[in-house]
Amino acid sequence: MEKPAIVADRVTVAYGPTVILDGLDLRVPAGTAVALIGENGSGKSSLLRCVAGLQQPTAGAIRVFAQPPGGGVEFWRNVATTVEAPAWYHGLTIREHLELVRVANGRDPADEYIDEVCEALGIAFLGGSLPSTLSSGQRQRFLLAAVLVRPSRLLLLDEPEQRLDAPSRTAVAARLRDYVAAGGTVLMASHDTEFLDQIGCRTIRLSRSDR
Ligand SMILES: Nc1ncnc2c1ncn2[C@@H]1O[C@H](COP(=O)(O)OP(=O)(O)OP(=O)(O)O)[C@@H](O)[C@H]1O
Repeated sequence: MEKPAIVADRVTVAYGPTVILDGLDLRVPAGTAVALIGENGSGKSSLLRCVAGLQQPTAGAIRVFAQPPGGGVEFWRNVATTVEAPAWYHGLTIREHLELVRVANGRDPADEYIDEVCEALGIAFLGGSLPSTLSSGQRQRFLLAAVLVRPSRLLLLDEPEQRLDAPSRTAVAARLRDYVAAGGTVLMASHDTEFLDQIGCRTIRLSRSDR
């Protein structure tokens, strides 16, 4: 059987007296894509934040590649996420940001991988632009490119389809499908079933335990 990339055991998330997730169990096998779906406020982002180690569950345990999440550099060597959007360096172009990510992860920025990702996401023409000048959909594609040019084994994505037009959604779905086909694991939150069908995701529906 596939080794699990993510294991959540009886995870509870509460904000004050309000219980959002109540004893949730989750297994995400390595090399698969799983989408958290459900109404606004059902706890998708909260669960993603817990899996990323950016928030502690109120109760229960989470393991990512058999380790507690968020625990340091080693964790982030394997995991790339859009759960918390990074701030950009104002003076650097799109291309320079992506090169920075590539270099920081020990890769050659001239190895054409950046070009390939930018072509696939339709942002190659924006290489010389500054992040502050992008439209919201372009910024979303840039954010996804910054995640994809990082070598990783697990992507944690919060509504990656948000603000994308139909061709861009299809391009992002194809890229995520390729990522999984190459052995990567994806856990995401989404409201777009067509997008999830394009990726071939298993879906898990969350519903607020206080409703
Ligand atoms: N830091 C916080 N403090 C208090 N309540 C919070 C906090 N973060 C989230 N919540 C509440 O927890 C509930 C779940 O929020 P969450 O963002 O996890 O839901 P979601 O399923 O991702 O929603 P959406 O589909 O709108 O993105 C919401 O009612 C939200 O208001």
